[in-house]
Amino acid sequence: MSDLSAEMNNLNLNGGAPRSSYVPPHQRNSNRAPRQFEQQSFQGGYQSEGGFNGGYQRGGDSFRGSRGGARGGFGGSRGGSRGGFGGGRGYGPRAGEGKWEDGKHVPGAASEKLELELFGVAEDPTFQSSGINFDNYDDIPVEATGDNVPEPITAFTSPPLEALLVENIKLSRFTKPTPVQKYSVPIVAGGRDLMACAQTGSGKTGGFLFPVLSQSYLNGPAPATESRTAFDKKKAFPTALVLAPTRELVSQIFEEAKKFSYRSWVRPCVVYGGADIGTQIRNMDRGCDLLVATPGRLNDLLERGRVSLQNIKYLVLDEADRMLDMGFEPQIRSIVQQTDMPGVNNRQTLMFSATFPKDIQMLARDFLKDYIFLSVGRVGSTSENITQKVIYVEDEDKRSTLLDILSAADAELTLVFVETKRMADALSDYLYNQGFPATSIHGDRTQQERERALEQFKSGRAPILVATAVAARGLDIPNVKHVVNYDLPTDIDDYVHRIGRTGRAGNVGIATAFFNRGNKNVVRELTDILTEANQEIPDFLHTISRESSYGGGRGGRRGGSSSRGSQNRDFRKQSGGFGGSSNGGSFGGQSSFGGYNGGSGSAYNAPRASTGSAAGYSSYGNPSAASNSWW
Ligand SMILES: Nc1ncnc2c1ncn2[C@@H]1O[C@H](COP(=O)(O)OP(=O)(O)OP(=O)(O)O)[C@@H](O)[C@H]1O
Repeated sequence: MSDLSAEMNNLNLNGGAPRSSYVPPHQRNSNRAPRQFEQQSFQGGYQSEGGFNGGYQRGGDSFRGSRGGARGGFGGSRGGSRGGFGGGRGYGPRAGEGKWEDGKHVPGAASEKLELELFGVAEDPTFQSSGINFDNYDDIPVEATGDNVPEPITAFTSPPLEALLVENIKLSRFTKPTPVQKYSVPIVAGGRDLMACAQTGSGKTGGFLFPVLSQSYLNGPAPATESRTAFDKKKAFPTALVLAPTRELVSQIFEEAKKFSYRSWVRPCVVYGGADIGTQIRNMDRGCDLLVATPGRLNDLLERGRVSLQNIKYLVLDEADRMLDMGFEPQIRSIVQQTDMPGVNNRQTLMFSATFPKDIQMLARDFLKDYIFLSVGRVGSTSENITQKVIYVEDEDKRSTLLDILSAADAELTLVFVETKRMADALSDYLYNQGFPATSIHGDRTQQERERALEQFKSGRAPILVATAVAARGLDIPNVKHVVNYDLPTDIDDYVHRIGRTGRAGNVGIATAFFNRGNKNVVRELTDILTEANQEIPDFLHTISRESSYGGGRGGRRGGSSSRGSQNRDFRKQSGGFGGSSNGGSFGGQSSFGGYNGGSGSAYNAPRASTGSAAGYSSYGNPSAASNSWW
């Protein structure tokens, strides 16, 4: 197995000035036979059985075992203080489910089958395992500002975490908390609100799930209000609500929530647009304590009277800035400010992202109270686990250069980002015709096609995925070794999220960006990012950056590097401020980007037999977000 980094260096892609008549090595050695692979699986027209909901239904079936009884009726005995209406109508507890009874958490019995399904086995490559640089997260400086910041936890122990949660964390093979998790647990336990920024792949999902679930297990659901009507029996009354921008992301959070709520009284549910709402409602009818939702679909369910937010104790906004970018602000404001959700003083609100532009900080003013602002590393910075390379490539040379890169690599998972749906199709067709097993994901593909594409990619049957921004945020796909920004985005935050699909959970990865003068608008911010992450900065970036400072050329949302610098602070500090605390050691300790240890053997071999249903990814986006229709 080759070291991709070394192979890339051998390509000498940055050797000197931009060339217009570039003849790539793979064409110079033209005797090379095209790579062989079975075509059937990779291209076009995937027809998976069952689709996305089917996937969850199948997964869910095993929860619906035959333990019978206790949870029947309106609320039944499972409800405890919840009592009365809402959740769990007519269904008994299922395997792996617990209950809240007489003011106590009663975990359900363990199920070997479920544990295998949820947590896999240690060596399973479809589960993300922490990498060699996991311990380096401890070296990242953490800044926590706000009044009375509590001390972080140092280990997953009970107390302070609830015992069942600690067991589930162990089953997930998480040995110690990441920085964001260390802080979020006591912050939420102390009843505080939180705005948290931490690098991609550093465990933000656990950062909100762990404290919310732990507190829920300790304190139970909100007491049912007396005033419920018969009509309310049709409604779900979740205790926790997680809003996230994309279907893929809510699905992924739901999968994580299923793991950590195993055997507990908390039943997670997921709702998102583009899938059958009837199925989602029926699923919620079986119990819905932690609801993970895209804003558009949740609004729909609220309007239909199928969800009440009056019991919400915890509101989480994940990838909050992206939700605003996608035009979700009216829906989010409607959900938070115009429904029966408790007001800001009667719930806890948590916001998470790897980037936090100013507009989202302003939203925080309306949604959060006396919150703690937590930044792990510099806000918007990239992980040092990602080796970033920027190479100068004219548009007409991009294809050849990409072929070089792919030729140099073994069958490692490579994610190639382009700006438009049309380009995603054109490039994946091109790669396919050149003998590379590529597929694509973008907003014009059907839900089944997108689901299938992700499944093919994750399983390694199509190890090259050409993607638009649909795949930029939050997706946690194990073993993505290389992210290529074939087209650089115009917003540098998007670059940060895109490359964050590799180098996750302490694993290492490579990100290569194709840069030319058409990308002048991000040159300064890109240079800042490379500098912050101790990456090599090619000379042409300096040159073009200098040119840009004469002739303008600044762009991107932040309008250049100066505003980038200002966003790593809690904006409240600028207008007065408070003490806060600062912890952490030296940033930029040693990062070793070890060799890649992926599978052996030749690249792009024939696909293996299908492994069945997809992991549960689906289509993307908010139909109302017309501004992003090129995705
Ligand atoms: N304490 C931990 N120990 C080991 N692995 C962990 C731990 N916490 C999270 N992980 C794993 O790290 C990976 C990345 O976590 P997660 O998806 O929550 O990152 P993130 O910070 O939300 O990233 P992004 O900004 O891209 O959304 C996941 O596969 C997760 O299972």
